[in-house]
Amino acid sequence: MRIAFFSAQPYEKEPFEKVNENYKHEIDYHESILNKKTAVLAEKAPVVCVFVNDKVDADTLKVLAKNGTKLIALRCAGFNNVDLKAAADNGITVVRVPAYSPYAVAEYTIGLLLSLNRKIHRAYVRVREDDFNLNGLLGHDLHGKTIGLLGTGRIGGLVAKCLKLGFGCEVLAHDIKPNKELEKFGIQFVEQQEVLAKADFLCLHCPLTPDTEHLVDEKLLASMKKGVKIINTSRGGLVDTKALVKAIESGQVGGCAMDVYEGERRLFYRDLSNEVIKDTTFQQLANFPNVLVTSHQAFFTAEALSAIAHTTLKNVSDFASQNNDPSVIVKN
Ligand SMILES: NC(=O)c1ccc[n+]([C@@H]2O[C@H](COP(=O)([O-])OP(=O)(O)OC[C@H]3O[C@@H](n4cnc5c(N)ncnc54)[C@H](O)[C@@H]3O)[C@@H](O)[C@H]2O)c1
Repeated sequence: MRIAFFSAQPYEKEPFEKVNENYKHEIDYHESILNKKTAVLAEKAPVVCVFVNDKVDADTLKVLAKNGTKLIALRCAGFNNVDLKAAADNGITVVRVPAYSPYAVAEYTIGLLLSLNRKIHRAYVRVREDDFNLNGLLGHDLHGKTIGLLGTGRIGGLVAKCLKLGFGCEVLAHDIKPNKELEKFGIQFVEQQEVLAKADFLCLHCPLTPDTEHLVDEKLLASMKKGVKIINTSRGGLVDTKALVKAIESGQVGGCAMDVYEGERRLFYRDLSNEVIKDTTFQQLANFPNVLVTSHQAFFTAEALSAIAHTTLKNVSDFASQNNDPSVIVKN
């Protein structure tokens, strides 16, 4: 099938072309992000392939439907950027890659947590500048600390086991559908309030939905232990960034590591190093010494890219033969 592939990055072409040798789809790679203005690029493509920051809202879907698009193939797990009702109203099916490598994201989460705690990112910069002093780099043992997790699905479950079994942390988790298997490893499921009250570090692993948007707001932050550190590798919209900035200024939050940001669509995956970034909330956040921000890269391993290409192209072929596995179809 003909696929209009939006937000294409150079590192995606190779794995997709390799896997496509088996599927023989016709892929048109477009660097542009998908939105209502760029949707015309998909003209006559029955399939539109999108990533996390493409804007698949009602206006975009209307243009796509008019041009003959029948399938939105997300090459990611999250689908918060797609208006599912508008897709259904326009007769467009939506499929995704529910799991490609939870290890990629879980391992990256641990990396961010370790770096934030021991300030490895700051030490790296200092040594490059021949500054070998340790003032300001003091960390804490993770052993015995309490880690709070919101969401214990594929990724959160791996993070929980790693921190409990590998580092000897106390892990307190909350999930609307607790994964009781994790209790075998000593991970305790408690109410969200208890997680918040006791956590030294809070890791976010629940999806972004209307229920979880700005879950981490001023009130939630105020209910946490003073000096708590927050790690978010899920979706930026889970956190009210303005409230987080205030909480860092006041010392209520002792630092954060963010792989995602609610306004990332305007920033991430582009080289803006010669531009003045006009998002002052982001600038404020990223410039605090106790904050580490990366550009939505937790998924970014060779294994994950290959798995994403396999599932995405299989989803397209299965759609052509009306044979999609129900687990990949996203419904309202
Ligand atoms: N940074 C990245 O590169 C990257 C890559 C992949 C996935 N992600 C994000 O990670 C998230 C988690 O992925 P996953 O594969 O573990 O998903 P998953 O569906 O396996 O697990 C999500 C868990 O969150 C729980 N949950 C839902 N609402 C909740 C709430 N209000 N409070 C507590 N728990 C709640 C669900 O019951 C489920 O157990 C995805 O939604 C996606 O947004 C980020």
